[in-house]
Amino acid sequence: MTVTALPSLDTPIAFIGGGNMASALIGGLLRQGLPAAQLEVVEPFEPARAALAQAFGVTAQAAPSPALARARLVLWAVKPQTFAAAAREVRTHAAPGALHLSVAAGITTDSIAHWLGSERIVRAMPNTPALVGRGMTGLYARPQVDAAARALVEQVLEPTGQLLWLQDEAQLDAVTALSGSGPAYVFLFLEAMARAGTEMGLTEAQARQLALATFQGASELAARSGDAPALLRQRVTSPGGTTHAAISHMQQHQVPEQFIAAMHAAQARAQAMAAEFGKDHEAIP
Ligand SMILES: NC(=O)C1=CN([C@@H]2O[C@H](COP(=O)(O)OP(=O)(O)OC[C@H]3O[C@@H](n4cnc5c(N)ncnc54)[C@H](O)[C@@H]3O)[C@@H](O)[C@H]2O)C=CC1
Ligand SMILES: O=C(O)[C@@H]1CCC=N1
Repeated sequence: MTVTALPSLDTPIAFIGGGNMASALIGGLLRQGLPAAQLEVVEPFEPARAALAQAFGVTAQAAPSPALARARLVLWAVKPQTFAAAAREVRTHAAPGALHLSVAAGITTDSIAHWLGSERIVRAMPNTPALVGRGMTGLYARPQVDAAARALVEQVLEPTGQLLWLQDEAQLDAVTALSGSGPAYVFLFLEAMARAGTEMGLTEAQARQLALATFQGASELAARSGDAPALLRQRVTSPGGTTHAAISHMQQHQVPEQFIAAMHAAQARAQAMAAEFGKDHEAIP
């Protein structure tokens, strides 16, 4: 969906977990003009707290404190396997009317509602290009989340890139497999292309530049052109030429089929994590 320009953000926000994804989101918020003093970050791992202080001048706390109660939005950026324990620590400190926004893969809003005793929950699946404002985030809101709360979520996530609201929570597992994990697939291709380049006589710097520029250029062409990727691919592929040799090799070795199977494995893992780390596995007594 298209997000319209919003006024500058001045809302107390708490982050539970201050690792990779929290850093990507905090960077976006500060760029948008949120004063660092409006952020509360709970992060038990000292090196992660030091990294936040160094990167953003943000002072994180080792454990939740009563200061969390001033947050209108509590953003959950812990690993799926630590969500239940973190919820147990945090829930007595958060304001009863706070909006909860989770980015944890595979943790359902049913589990979060059970652990927190709140229905004001939005689940998001961002990706790491959020760090440079080019992220892609899928979003799902519990029915009890009103339009004002959704607007707050959009305001917080808009500086990180594009947003897509979903009506069906189960689709978030597909989003996880596609755009959530997707940057890792692109990096794997970049590694392979650059390695092949050096094997064929280029320097590492040359191969890296060529691979990166090719990804950026091809992505931009696909985004701007109205043509389907299959047609764009055909235009590169001269009969009997070099691209034909490469694509034929990939097809003979079922690279497209294997790639699709790999994404199904990612979706299946997200679904399995819901059972493995969700409320039926670990309930708050
Ligand atoms: N890294 C990625 O590309 C993406 C990650 N996610 C999700 O974001 C979440 C966080 O992932 P990352 O940032 O990559 O992991 P991370 O390991 O970098 O960050 C998690 C942080 O939570 C902290 N933590 C552990 N227990 C805690 C507690 N009780 N209270 C507060 N903080 C606690 C850890 O010390 C750690 O720094 C995960 O649930 C993941 O599924 C979602 C989309 C993309
Ligand atoms: O690998 C993971 O589980 C997380 C979710 C999407 C990207 N990283």
